[in-house]
Amino acid sequence: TCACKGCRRCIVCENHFDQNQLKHSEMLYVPSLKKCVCYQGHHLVGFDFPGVSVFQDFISAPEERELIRRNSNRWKDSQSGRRKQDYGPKVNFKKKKVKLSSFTGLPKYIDFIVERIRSLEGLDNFATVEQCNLEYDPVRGASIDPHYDDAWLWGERLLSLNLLSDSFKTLDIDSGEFGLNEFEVKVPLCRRSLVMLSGDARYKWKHSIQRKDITSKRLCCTFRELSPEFSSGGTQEHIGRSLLD
Ligand SMILES: O=C(O)CCC(=O)C(=O)O
Ligand SMILES: [Fe+2]
Repeated sequence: TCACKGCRRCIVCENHFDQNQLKHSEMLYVPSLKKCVCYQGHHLVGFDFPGVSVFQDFISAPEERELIRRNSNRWKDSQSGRRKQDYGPKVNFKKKKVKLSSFTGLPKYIDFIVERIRSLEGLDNFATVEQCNLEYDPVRGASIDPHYDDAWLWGERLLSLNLLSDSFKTLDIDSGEFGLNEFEVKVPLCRRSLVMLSGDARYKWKHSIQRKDITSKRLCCTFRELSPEFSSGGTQEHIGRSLLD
C-alpha cells in the first residue's frame, strides 16, 4: 500500500496510466538570461520570464552531506510516492486554521541556511517560518502534480534547495495566454542550487515535478515565509508573530 489519495498516484498504486496526455509546448528556462527559450523552426527564440531566480552552488558539497546526514530519519510517506518531513505550524488550509500549540520551530541544523538566505540580495527580510523536506525516489516513481502553493498563509517567495541530484521543475499555465493552449517551462534544478519562485511564476503558473525528471534520488527543502495577512500590519499579525518568535 501507499499514501496516495484521489487522483494522486505512484508506482505502487498505479494500475493504469493515461496515455492520452496532451502534447505541451516545451520551453527551457535559462537562469543566466532570466529567459525561457525554445525553437521556432530553426530559430532559437527567447521570452522574458520574471519570477524565477536561481542561486547556483548555494551550499557546498560537505554542507550537503551534513544536511543529508542530519535529516536521515523521521520520514513519513506522502502522496505520489514522495516522503516528507515537515517543520512548521500545523495548518488546516481548507478551514484556514493554524494550530499554534504543536509548533516547535525549525531544526537547529538549518540555521546556517536561514541566515544565508537573508544574505541574498532582496531577501534580507525573508523570515523563514516553515521548512518542508521532500524526498523523491525514482524507485517509487515519485513526483508532485501541478499545483499552486497556498497563498493565504504562505508569502510570495517560495524557496527550494535542491539536493542529491539534478532535476527539473515544470511550470505550466492553463489558459490561452501567449496564444497557446498548453505551455510548459522546464526550470533546471541543479544539485545544491536554491531556486525561488515569486510573482507570476508563483501565482499565475502552476509548478510540478514530473516523474520522468526524477532519475536518481532527489531531496528538496522548501522554505516559506508568511503572507501579508500574517505579517506586520496584517489582521493576523499576532499569530504570525508567535510563529516567528
Ligand atoms: O520538490 C519541489 O521542488 C517542489 C515541492 C513543492 O512544490 C511543494 O512542496 O509545494
Ligand atoms: Fe509547491
